[in-house]
Amino acid sequence: MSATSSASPRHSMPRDKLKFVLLEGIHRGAVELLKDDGYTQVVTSPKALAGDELVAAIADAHFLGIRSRTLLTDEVLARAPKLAAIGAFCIGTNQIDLRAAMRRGIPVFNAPFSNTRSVAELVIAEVVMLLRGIPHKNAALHRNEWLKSAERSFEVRGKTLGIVGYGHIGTQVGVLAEHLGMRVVFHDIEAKLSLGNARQLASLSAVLAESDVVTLHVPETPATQWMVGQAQIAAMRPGAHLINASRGTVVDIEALAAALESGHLHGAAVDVFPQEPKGNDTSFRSPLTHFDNVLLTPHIGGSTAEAQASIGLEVASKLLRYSNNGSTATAVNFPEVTLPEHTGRCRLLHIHRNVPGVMAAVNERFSLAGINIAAQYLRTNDEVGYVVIDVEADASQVALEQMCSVEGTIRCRTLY
Ligand SMILES: NC(=O)c1ccc[n+]([C@@H]2O[C@H](COP(=O)([O-])OP(=O)(O)OC[C@H]3O[C@@H](n4cnc5c(N)ncnc54)[C@H](O)[C@@H]3O)[C@@H](O)[C@H]2O)c1
Ligand SMILES: O=C(O)[C@H](O)COP(=O)(O)O
Repeated sequence: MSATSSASPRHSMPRDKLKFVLLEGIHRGAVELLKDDGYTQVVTSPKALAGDELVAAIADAHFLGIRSRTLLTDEVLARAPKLAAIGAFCIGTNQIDLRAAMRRGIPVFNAPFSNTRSVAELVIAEVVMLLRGIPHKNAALHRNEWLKSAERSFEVRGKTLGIVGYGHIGTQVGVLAEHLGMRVVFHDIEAKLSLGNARQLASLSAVLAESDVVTLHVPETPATQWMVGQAQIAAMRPGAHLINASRGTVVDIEALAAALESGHLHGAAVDVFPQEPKGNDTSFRSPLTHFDNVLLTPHIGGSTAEAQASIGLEVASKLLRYSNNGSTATAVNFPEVTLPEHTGRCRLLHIHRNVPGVMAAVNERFSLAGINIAAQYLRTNDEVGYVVIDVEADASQVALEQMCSVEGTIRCRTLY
C-alpha cells in the first residue's frame, strides 16, 4: 500500500515497509495480529506521548494506534505526512481532531463497544460501595479506625439510579441496576428505547432531583463540557452520590469538592479527570484526594483483560482491513465504503475533496487511457469523497498516475 499525494503517485508498498506505531500500552494481541499478517514494523510504547516526542514517534508512521490520552490535533497530524489511518483503541474519539484527519484523507477507527461491559460492571460495583459508605469505612480502617455502624449505609434495592447519557454504557448500567432491584431513570438528548422499566425523564434536572445516585455516560462534546457544575450538583438530592466514568471535562471538580465538603453529597466515584497523567510514572493531584468518601480510579473503566484483548483485535482488524482491502466500514470520520475481495485485479483508492468534476475527471481519464473499470464504489460526505476502483492488473500503473493527478486529489494509493 502507499498513501501518496497527487504529486508523487507510487505503487503498493510491501507490508514489511509499512510502519505501525501503537502507543498507550495497546494490547499485545493487536501487535501479534499485525505481525501475523506480514506487518513486521510495529513500534510500541506503554504510555501516551505529547509534543516533540509524539511528533518524532509518528513522523514516518503509516498507521497510528492510540487510546484516550494522546491528543491528535491538526498541527500534530500535519507533521505525520505518511499517516494513512488512525486506530483509537477505545470508545472515545474526542482526543482526535476528526475533521482535520478527514480533510487530510485519514480515516479513524475505534472500538465502539468492546469495553462497554467493563465500564458498566465497575459503575454497578461503585453504586453498591457508595450506598454502603464503604469508601469511608475502608479508608478509616486503613488508619486503624473501627467504624462498625449502619449509619449512612443503605441497600441499593428500591433506590433510584439516574443515568445521564443512555447509550451503550448507560443502557447496560440500567439493565444491571434493575437486576439489583433499583429504579432507573435517565436523561438523553435523543429519544431512546427504554430497556426494562427504565424511564426517560424530560430533563437533566428531573433526573438530578429524583436520583439517589447519578451516573454520567455522555461523550465529550461542547454540550457536555462542564455540564455538571455547581447548579446541577445543588439540584441533586441531599445525601446523593455522583459517579463519573465518562470524561473528565463533564464535571466541575471544584464544585464537586465543595458539595462533598459541605456534606450536600455523601460520596462520589470518579474515574476520569480534566487532566490525567500521561503514564504510570507521573504523579496525580486532585482536590478529590482529600475525601475518604470518594472512590478514585485512574481511568480504568475499560481496563480489563477481556476488554483490552477484544479492543486490540477489533481495532487492529479494522486497520488491516483498510490497509489490505480499502474498506472504511465503521470509520467514525469518513465516508464508509464496504468492499468485496478484489482477487486477480488491481484496486485503486482515491480520496478527494468533494467538489464538482472530480469523478467526471477520473472517469474521463480512464476512458481516454483505454482503462476498463471492472468495479467502482463511491461514498461522499459534505467535504470528502472516497472512490475505490478495480481495474485489470496490467493497467494499474497508468491508472494510478491518471487518478492521482486529478485536481482535488487528497490521497491515492493502490492495492494488489
Ligand atoms: N472510563 C472509561 O474507561 C470509559 C470507557 C468507555 C467509554 N467512556 C466514555 O463514556 C462515553 C459514553 O460511552 P458509550 O459507549 O455509552 O457512548 P454512546 O455514544 O453509546 O452513548 C452516549 C449517549 O450520550 C448521549 N448524549 C450525548 N450528548 C448528550 C448530552 N449533552 N446530554 C445527554 N445525553 C447526551 C447520546 O445521545 C448517547 O445516547 C464515551 O464517549 C467515553 O467518553 C469511558
Ligand atoms: O474511551 C474509552 O474507551 C475509555 O475512556 C477508555 O480509554 P482508555 O483506553 O484510555 O482506557
